[in-house]
Amino acid sequence: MSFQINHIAFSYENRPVIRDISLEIEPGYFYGILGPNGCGKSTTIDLLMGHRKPGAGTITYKGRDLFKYPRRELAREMALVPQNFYINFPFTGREIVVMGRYPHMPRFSAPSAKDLAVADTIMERTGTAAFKERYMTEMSGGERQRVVFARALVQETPVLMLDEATSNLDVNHTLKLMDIVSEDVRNRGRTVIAVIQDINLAATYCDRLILMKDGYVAAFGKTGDVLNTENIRSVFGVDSHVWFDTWSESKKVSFKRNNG
Ligand SMILES: Nc1ncnc2c1ncn2[C@@H]1O[C@H](COP(=O)(O)OP(=O)(O)OP(=O)(O)O)[C@@H](O)[C@H]1O
Repeated sequence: MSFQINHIAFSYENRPVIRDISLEIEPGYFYGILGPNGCGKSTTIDLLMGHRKPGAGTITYKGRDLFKYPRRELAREMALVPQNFYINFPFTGREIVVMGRYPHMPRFSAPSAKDLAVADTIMERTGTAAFKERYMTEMSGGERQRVVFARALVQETPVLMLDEATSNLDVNHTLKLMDIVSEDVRNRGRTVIAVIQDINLAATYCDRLILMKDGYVAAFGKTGDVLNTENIRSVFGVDSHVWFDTWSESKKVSFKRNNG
């Protein structure tokens, strides 16, 4: 088991945001978290990353209390592509990507030849090599997001968490990065937990879906089982048509305008 989440709850000051969530996350699957704005998706990711501590309940990772892991050890286990990444210091793309190797480097030492080689390989693989010498402050939003994605990949962690990590990307770059990630799930047993707003993108890549609403898990299971008109209506409050598309070999969801 990767994560065992047992009746967790979390509040920002007095406002409950995560009410009661229990889940088991198995290694080697691509999990998608879907749900309306403000339902607690990013907070759940923060809790799983150990960035915030639940007010009630427990989270264990690989059988051990998540909060007993030293930070550096945890950084070798899980990487995050955050929803927002602000930086005003003029680091180059390569410097940012190499930062992903810090958890593997002895303290206060420079990156080794291996660290630089891993960074360069992943920059090639993710199509970000063109940004090696470019300052982050001089990149477009999508270019920055791709570099931050590459930084998380060079961390070479068993678990990768994506918080709307392709929200600024065009369809080509979205598919390229999602293909890389899902290849790692298939071939290297990586576990991916991704907050995704685009239901069809989630349907294309995720093995399992966690549908959240108001701080609860409304539905959890195999994508093919969870993705249906009833669940989409109950979580998002909209009508949809859901079918299996043989071309993409995945379920698809379509919506129609309500004022026509
Ligand atoms: N640092 C914070 N302090 C106080 N309240 C917060 C904080 N971060 C988030 N919240 C609130 O907690 C709730 C859940 O936020 P969260 O970011 O987890 O939602 P989300 O499902 O990821 O939303 P979105 O789809 O809009 O990104 C929201 O109502 C939000 O306003």
